[in-house]
Amino acid sequence: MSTLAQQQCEACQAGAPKVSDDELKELMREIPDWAPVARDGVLQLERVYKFKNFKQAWAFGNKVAELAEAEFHHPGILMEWGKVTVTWWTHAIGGLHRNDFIMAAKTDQLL
Ligand SMILES: C[C@H](O)[C@H](O)[C@H]1CNC2=NC(N)=NC(=O)C2=N1
Repeated sequence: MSTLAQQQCEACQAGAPKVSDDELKELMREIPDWAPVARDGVLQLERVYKFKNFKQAWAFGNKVAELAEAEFHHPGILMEWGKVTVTWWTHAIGGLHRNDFIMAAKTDQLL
């Protein structure tokens, strides 16, 4: 079985299944530095990456943006001095799809 980071996102549209509670637990084991957070009832994956300054944070944020465009699956990216907060969820289903875990794992590989 390939790791999450080696997998590709599948085309996802409204009506696609959200991950179940059991799948969530299983998938979270592969991305231990991420946390599931609920915002306005929408479950998301979030990680804060720390950097020495804004320039390094900015460069990482840009890499995440390029990854998102390449996979056509887009996160929230908050760039601050020394920090980048990345948040993955699937807008079309208002929650977490397997794609979000794949993208979180791919994000970690950008470091
Ligand atoms: C039209 C729609 O926005 C696109 O199909 C894509 C773009 N990127 C996306 N990114 C995320 N995270 N969720 C989506 O549902 C999504 N949809």
